[in-house]
Amino acid sequence: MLKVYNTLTKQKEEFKPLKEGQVSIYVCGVTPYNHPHIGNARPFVTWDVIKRYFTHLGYKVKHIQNFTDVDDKIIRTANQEGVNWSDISTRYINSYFEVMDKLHVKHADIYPKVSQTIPEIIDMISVLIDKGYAYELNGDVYFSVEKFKGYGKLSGRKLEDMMAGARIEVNESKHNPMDFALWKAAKPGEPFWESPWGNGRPGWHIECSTMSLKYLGKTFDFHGGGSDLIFPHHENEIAQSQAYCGDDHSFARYWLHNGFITINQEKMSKSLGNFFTVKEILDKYPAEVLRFFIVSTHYRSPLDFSDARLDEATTSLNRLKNALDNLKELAKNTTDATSGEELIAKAKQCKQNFFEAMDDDFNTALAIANMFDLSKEINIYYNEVTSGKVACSKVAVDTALDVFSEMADIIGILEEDDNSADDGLVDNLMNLIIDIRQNARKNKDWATADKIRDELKNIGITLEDSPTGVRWKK
Ligand SMILES: Nc1ncnc2c1ncn2[C@@H]1O[C@H](COP(=O)(O)OP(=O)(O)OP(=O)(O)O)[C@@H](O)[C@H]1O
Ligand SMILES: [Zn+2]
Repeated sequence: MLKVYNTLTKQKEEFKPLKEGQVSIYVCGVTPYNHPHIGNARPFVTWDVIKRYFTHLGYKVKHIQNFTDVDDKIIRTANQEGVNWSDISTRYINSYFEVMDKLHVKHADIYPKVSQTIPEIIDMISVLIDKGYAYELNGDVYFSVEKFKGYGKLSGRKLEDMMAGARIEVNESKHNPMDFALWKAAKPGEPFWESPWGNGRPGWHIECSTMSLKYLGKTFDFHGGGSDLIFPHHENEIAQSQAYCGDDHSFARYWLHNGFITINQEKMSKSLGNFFTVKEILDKYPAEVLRFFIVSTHYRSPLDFSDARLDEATTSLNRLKNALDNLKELAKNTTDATSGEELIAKAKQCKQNFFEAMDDDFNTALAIANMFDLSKEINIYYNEVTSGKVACSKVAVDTALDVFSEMADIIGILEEDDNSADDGLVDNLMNLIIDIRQNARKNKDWATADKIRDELKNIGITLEDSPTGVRWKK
């Protein structure tokens, strides 16, 4: 039974899909005014694993993720650079895809943008005004939080407490200080669209209500994002969508929020300036290491970032890679021997534990622990076979390889690098180089042998002796 922690009910619940065999997901996407930092990457890597898991279980997944491509921060950046707002959003949307592709994050089905959803947003706001949930004020339109009786149910806040703590702006004539903008009248130099309330642009929250309704309907399964979005963004989305639909049960059924990536225990954020972009990190570490670092911790727990943690992730990932390499090597010379009973039993046990961990609110940390457990047994078997103690069993190797690869596929690690989509060219060249070096060694030409090893090391390739010959690793 798959259980998920629902922020709305503040407990783990059994997941029951709205439509059998299907899962619908809406994840709040980025505001593209800067290169994504590694905190921004966390929700998308998290949802990538969740999607992979559902797909693996046989569900048909529909995933919508927006781009807030019209926004104060984008407009400000555009003005600073003296370019159009859309140049900024296009540049950083491209940057988003570039780094998420490197992290092997599979694409959503649709990426709606605010600038392409204006008519639907205007329609939704009009209905909210007609129903008495929203009002116009000098070209702005506000949502009246007092009119929506469930306001605060996601974040667990009470409206009175929020009002007591609200900062009241000078000249503020909103009905309630907590009322939030659905539409903002155009200021000079800002992009705008025509509307019944004059020229302007949408507020932030309305886009997600409109887009989820457009692509997933009134009710769908999952809504996700970082936990900073619980209030006000997701609280406001609920108010808008349920007021619009007139139904308490409409909108997202399960709310999942990832914890923060922190630096020295403080949230990594653009506004605090304590961030590393994914690009910067990928200059120093392989993308797979960053992905592994993110998924090694359960998505709801905080995750403190440091170079030391990335170094640990590198070592751990290498252990898994090594086990997989060992298995692949064994797979080249199998027999119908019946050895490896322990390996088969371990593979089956680890698979069961892995799925139980994933069923428990996608506990990737525990799931991955089973990959390490299986690795140990793989290495034991590898040593037994290569030392000639037992003959290599095809059944044992195939079973372990299937289970190990299945787990790796769900977590999204140990995948072939993009540059290995070269029909084995790199492998063939490496075998040639290793051969030349072996010959040099045979001829006691140590200078050439060492030069080859050192130069390879300079480009990040290490050579390792194994009982069946020399192996290379990136
Ligand atoms: N440090 C973090 N750890 C985990 N998730 C984060 C972190 N910072 C932002 N997110 C999430 O990244 C996603 C993209 O957010 P967005 O592009 O709006 O970033 P942002 O909120 O502008 O970033 P910042 O908080 O740095 O200003 C959101 O789901 C947000 O909750
Ligand atoms: Zn949103």
